[in-house]
Amino acid sequence: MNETQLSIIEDLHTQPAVDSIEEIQTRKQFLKDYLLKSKAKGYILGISGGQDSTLAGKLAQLAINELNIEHPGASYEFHAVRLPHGEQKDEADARDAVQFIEPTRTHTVNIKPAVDASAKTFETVVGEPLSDFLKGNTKARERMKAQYDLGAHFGCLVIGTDHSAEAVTGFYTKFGDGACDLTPLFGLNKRQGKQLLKELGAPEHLYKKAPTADLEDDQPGIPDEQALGMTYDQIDDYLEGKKIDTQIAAKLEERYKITEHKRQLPANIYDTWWKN
Ligand SMILES: Nc1ncnc2c1ncn2[C@@H]1O[C@H](COP(=O)(O)OP(=O)(O)OC[C@H]2O[C@@H]([n+]3cccc(C(=O)O)c3)[C@H](O)[C@@H]2O)[C@@H](O)[C@H]1O
Ligand SMILES: Nc1ncnc2c1ncn2[C@@H]1O[C@H](COP(=O)(O)OP(=O)(O)OP(=O)(O)O)[C@@H](O)[C@H]1O
Ligand SMILES: [Mg+2]
Repeated sequence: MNETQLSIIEDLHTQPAVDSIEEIQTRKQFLKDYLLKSKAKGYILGISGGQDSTLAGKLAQLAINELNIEHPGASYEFHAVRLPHGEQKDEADARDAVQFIEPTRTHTVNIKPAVDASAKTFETVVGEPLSDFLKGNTKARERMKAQYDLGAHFGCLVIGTDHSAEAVTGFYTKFGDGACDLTPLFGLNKRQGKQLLKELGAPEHLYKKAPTADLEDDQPGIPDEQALGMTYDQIDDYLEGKKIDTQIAAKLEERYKITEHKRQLPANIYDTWWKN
């Protein structure tokens, strides 16, 4: 393993193998401890029907259930938010995920009117349409806004689904799905997330489906692996310290480097990370 791989693994806290029961316990405990310390009333998270939000949502609901048993009279809540952009192609998966999580409460917010309004304003101001790619990031930021509005109203903290196989590529929208109050999945890679979902008894189709950001109107449901030009198996292997194809490793390390600004707080005059 070269120095770069070693330092990325250290930064992202990935392990070559994890024990599912132990990981579930540790992450659930983190969610419980953090909530008690924060004095918030619960958690909120967008549930897409994909792997990451199914896992983070289930862990959050389990943490909430335990807190309510351990603190008689308390009524902590987990709010699941369905956030379709108009009609969601994998709507059935989103419903299955909510059913599996059994959230305290569920809300549905169609983000399309707000996204359309932003795109229209952009076009009026700039005189050119917002590109489909940038509109995709607007969708992610609109989802973030909806979660923060609901979260603040109900006194709940916003959960993020960032994990190490996503953090390493910076494949998320800055201040969109990247914006949150805590990240209970951090340290896991994609296959370890699947491992935990299996242990939790999630429906197989929710963690065996191809991961997708599903942000672009022109390419609905485009698999992350296609957009990234590398597979999650390759990313996971790299994060587990294994040797992967040299060109893919170089591409991954380049992505890591250019997306460092997403993993840091905004730079100030005392910071030096941006000079590397
Ligand atoms: N060096 C630097 N220092 C500080 N800030 C820097 C910067 N370079 C760019 N920036 C800022 O970052 C912005 C670009 O970052 P960002 O807005 O995130 O945009 P960007 O990284 O270009 O796009 C987001 C990517 O993440 C993917 N995504 C998004 C959401 C969810 C998922 C998923 O898997 O579910 C995937 C999406 O498909 C797309 O490929 C720039 O416009 C600029 O403001
Ligand atoms: N249609 C949606 N409805 C609700 N939340 C969404 C939607 N799309 C994205 N999100 C939120 O944005 C987060 C980032 O999306 P991402 O695609 O990385 O995760 P995922 O859909 O849960 O899992 P996967 O990687 O398997 O697609 C999700 O975890 C979820 O919280
Ligand atoms: Mg997804």
